[in-house]
Amino acid sequence: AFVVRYMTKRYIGDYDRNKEMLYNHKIPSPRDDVTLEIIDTAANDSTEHKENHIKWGDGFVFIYSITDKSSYEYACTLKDMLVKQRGQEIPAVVIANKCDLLSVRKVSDSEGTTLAEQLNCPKFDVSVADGYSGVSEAMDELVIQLKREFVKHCSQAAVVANDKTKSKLFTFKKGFKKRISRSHSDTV
Ligand SMILES: Nc1nc2c(ncn2[C@@H]2O[C@H](COP(=O)(O)OP(=O)(O)OP(=O)(O)O)[C@@H](O)[C@H]2O)c(=O)[nH]1
Repeated sequence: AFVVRYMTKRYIGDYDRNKEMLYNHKIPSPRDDVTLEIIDTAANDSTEHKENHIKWGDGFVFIYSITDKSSYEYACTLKDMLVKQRGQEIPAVVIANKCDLLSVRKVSDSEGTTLAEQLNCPKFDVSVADGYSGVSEAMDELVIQLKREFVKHCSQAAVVANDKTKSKLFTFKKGFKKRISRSHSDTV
C-alpha cells in the first residue's frame, strides 16, 4: 500500500503479502530524471532471498505497523541483517505506519525511534490510508540520501582514478630517471 501510494498517490488496500513486486518510478528533475527501481518484498522470502535484496539495494525503507508488534520485530530482524551485511551508513528511512489507528497502538513511539537510531536514519509517522504527504516526505528524504551517496561514490571513484594516474606517472618518472642515469653512467 505504501509503494502504490507513493507512485500513484492513490490508496489501494488489498495486496497479496506473499507476492514480491518490482516497480519503476521516474522522478522528474530539472537536470536529470531519476528512475527508482523499488522492490516490495514478500512476507515469505527465504533468508537467501532477503540477503540478495540487501546486496541489491542502494536504499531501504523499513515499514512496520504501529498496531502490530510482530511487524516491528520483523523490521528489527531485517535491520540486523542489513547492518551485518552492509553496515550502518546505508540510505534508509523507518516508517511507523497506520498512525490513523493510535487507539490500538502496540508499538511505542520510542521503540520506533530506537530502530531508527540503530539504522542512523530518520523515522516518519505516517498513515498510508489517510494521505500522500507523509509518504512522499519520507521518500523524498530517502532520495536525498541516495543522491548524496551517489555523489560521494562518484567523487571517491574520481580520487581512485586520479591516484592510479598519479602512480602510473610516478612509475614512469622512476623508469625515466633510471634510464637517464644509466645512459649518463654509460657515457662517463
Ligand atoms: N488503517 C490503516 N490500514 C492500512 C494502512 N496501510 C495499510 N493498511 C492496511 O493494512 C493491510 C496490509 O497492508 P499492505 O500494504 O498489504 O502491507 P504488507 O506489509 O504488504 O502486508 P501485511 O504483511 O499483510 O501487513 C491492508 O489491508 C491495508 O489496507 C494505514 O495507514 N492505515
